[in-house]
Amino acid sequence: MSSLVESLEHALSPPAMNSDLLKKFKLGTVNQHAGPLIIGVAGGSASGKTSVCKVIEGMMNRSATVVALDSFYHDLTEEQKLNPSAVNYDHPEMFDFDALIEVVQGLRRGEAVQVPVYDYVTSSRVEYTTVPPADIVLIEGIFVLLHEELRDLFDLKIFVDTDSDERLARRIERDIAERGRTVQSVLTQYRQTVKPAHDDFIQPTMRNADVIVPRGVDNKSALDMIVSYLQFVVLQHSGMNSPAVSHAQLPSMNHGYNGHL
Ligand SMILES: Nc1ncnc2c1ncn2[C@@H]1O[C@H](COP(=O)(O)OP(=O)(O)O)[C@@H](O)[C@H]1O
Ligand SMILES: Nc1ccn([C@@H]2O[C@H](COP(=O)(O)O)[C@@H](O)[C@H]2O)c(=O)n1
Repeated sequence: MSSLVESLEHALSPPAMNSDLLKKFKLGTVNQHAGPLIIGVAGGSASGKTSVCKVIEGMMNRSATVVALDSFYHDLTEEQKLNPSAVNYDHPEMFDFDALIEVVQGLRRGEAVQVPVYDYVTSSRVEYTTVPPADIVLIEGIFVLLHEELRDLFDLKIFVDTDSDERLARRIERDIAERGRTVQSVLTQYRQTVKPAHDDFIQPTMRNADVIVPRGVDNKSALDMIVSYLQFVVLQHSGMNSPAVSHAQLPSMNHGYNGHL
């Protein structure tokens, strides 16, 4: 135990892991409630939140599931429907946080939940899907560390920190390939709403994070440490080990992830 704490303390340079989390980790009090571990993953648009969640999901030796804040966009008003490309999708009021909180609480009780499926091309909810309960629940989205009631449900808060020029480049490629946009529409939206929202709302939530992951999935060491940490907390939580579990009992750091999605 102490060797893991020491290696985390030394390996994660400040402010990568905050001292509150390290304290809870040492005391074995990270997850005090029954049910799965709930993890919030925030970061700017196209920072790599979804990719980080998928890698963590794939590396865990427990069941894991990912729920996106984007699934909880409110329906557009009749007026907004007349010109969907002019809508500001980067404002917290665009999301139904109450519905997301209900879903998180359901998963925390170990229940299957109904989650909307969002279509970025039509900017609308197209259907619902059933998400089964899991040991690890990852909630990802640009504002998941902004909303206090939601944030308080998280056992671990992660912020994916990727340079804005890289995020813009990825967003151009992704939104043209997957979201029915043009270069011009992506650039206009970025200047008018995406960048201001990032500066005003998203970047400041980095201070609410327990762990900051620079460069997303390219940061293999950070993902290895997070997964080892989660395996440890799940073991502790499931009563398979006392808080004094030794480093030797920890799952291996080699989870077969080779740095590629
Ligand atoms: N490390 C990376 N290097 C290159 N492309 C990446 C990397 N991480 C994510 N991407 C790509 O960038 C886009 C946005 O990534 P995604 O994980 O969906 O970000 P977010 O969920 O933060 O919007 C996707 O097309 C994804 O394949
Ligand atoms: N109809 C919509 C809905 C959302 N967006 C943009 O998506 C971004 C959030 O998703 P990420 O995967 O990038 O985190 C957000 O910045 C919105 O601008 C959109 O363009 N159209």
